[in-house]
Amino acid sequence: MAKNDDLFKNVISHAKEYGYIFASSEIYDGLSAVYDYGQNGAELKKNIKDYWWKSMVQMHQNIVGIDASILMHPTTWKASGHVDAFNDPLIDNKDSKRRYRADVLVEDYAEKLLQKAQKEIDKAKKRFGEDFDEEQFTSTNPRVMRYLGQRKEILERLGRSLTNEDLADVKALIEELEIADPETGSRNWTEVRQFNLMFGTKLGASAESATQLYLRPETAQGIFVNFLNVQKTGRMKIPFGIAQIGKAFRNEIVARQFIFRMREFEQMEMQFFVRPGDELKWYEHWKEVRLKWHYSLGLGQENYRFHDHDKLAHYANAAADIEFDFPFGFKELEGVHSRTDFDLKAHEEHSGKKLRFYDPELKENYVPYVIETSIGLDRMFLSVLSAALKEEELEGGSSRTVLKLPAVLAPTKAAILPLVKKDGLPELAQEIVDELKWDFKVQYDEKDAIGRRYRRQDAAGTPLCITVDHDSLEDKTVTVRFRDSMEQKRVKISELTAIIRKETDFRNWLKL
Ligand SMILES: Nc1ncnc2c1ncn2[C@@H]1O[C@H](COP(=O)(O)OP(=O)(O)OP(=O)(O)O)[C@@H](O)[C@H]1O
Repeated sequence: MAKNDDLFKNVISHAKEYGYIFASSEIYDGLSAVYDYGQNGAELKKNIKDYWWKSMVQMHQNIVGIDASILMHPTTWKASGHVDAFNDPLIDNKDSKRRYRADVLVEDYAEKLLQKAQKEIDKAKKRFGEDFDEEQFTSTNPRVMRYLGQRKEILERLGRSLTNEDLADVKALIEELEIADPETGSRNWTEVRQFNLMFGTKLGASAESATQLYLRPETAQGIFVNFLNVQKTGRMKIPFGIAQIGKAFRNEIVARQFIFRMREFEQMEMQFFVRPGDELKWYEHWKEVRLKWHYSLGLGQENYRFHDHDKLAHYANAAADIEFDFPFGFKELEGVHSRTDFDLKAHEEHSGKKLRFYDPELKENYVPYVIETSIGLDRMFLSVLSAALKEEELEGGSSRTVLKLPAVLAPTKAAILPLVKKDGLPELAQEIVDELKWDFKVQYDEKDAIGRRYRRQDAAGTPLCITVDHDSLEDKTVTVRFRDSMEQKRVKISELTAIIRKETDFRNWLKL
């Protein structure tokens, strides 16, 4: 880790304090890399799911959604390659007894070289000011060239060793680069070996007759095995997509980054079926659409970047990650993959069933090619939470903690606050709640002074506070306070629905 340890710690403790995320089975000291979502977390998660589902399914006539089961016929995972190849290379440190992903140790080393190069570039930028030509500097400065060249060489060699399953060479690379245990500095490593990430379980009553099953490690295969069911019953014509949100399970080797890497997590995936030969055009299309989707939430475009893969998975002919600037640096948030016809072909072979599409324009049967967009719901949650959490200095020397969640995702859209707990104000506030609750998740709060209630709602991420005072009884107006600007406005009670809708409606957020 490094970049911003304090921010990360704050995110984790804030998530707990405000009912977003708890360690799973915490009273028994938790379960490593498994988490529960609390009362606000469950709402935020549901809203992220809705935002994705509406953007992908509701807004596209040619994309439909399904909900496949977690347990699948075991041959699915043979066909997909997961039984044979869903492995991570692991390495143990003999002194510290800590376990690491060998490829990640090497990648982290390479990342440091990139940071060193960037530092040189930044220094020169400062020195030369406006005249600075970054491209020219990068391609001529000996130090920068050395760092970048070494990085490239290392990553290429790692890619080759992993593709050839040459684990001895991965170990050799770790030794040559003198990579030490990041926690303890020890270089006393075991050999590198493969570890399958799927969780196994059994179907059936008796041990002898039981069938070995797996908890699905990705939701994608539930879509592929249903390709024909959906295509035929939905009379879908290529190009079309099938979307799904659901749990996936991976027995991750290193799982120390809160909800970034979990053993039980959720994915939001869409598989888009296209004509063979058209796949790279659609790949570019979906890269762009998905990046725009992230931008639409207004968390800062500088927080996102593409990372094109040089090292491709066995099923892909192009792949890119959308990376997000997490508190521990830029990391994968979403993958966009051109999966070719690998999956459907493999399922044809293993099931003996044809998974083809008759294209009436081409008058031809073919196995479609597939573009996948795959995002981790929990990672998305972490990106939103970490970009939204702010500590703000206020006039007069005080400060506030505010969770600037995009209003469309906020768990509670408005808090209704009677100024005092008497004179009929609570009753009027409750009337307002009873009207608004048909359309929005709202919360009634009468405890503590009004300033403290505002702070509490700021920290919980509620975009609007509605205060009911004595004038409200007379003229049916209330004060609306906006979380981000702290601006206050007097409005009619009858206008509240329209005001909340303007701030929080999907229509006002998604930009296509
Ligand atoms: N263990 C996990 N915990 C939470 N989210 C995950 C996990 N593994 C994958 N995801 C999410 O699912 C998405 C698609 O899965 P994919 O198989 O492409 O990930 P991956 O490339 O294996 O991820 P990583 O390289 O970080 O392990 C990822 O972009 C990520 O957001």
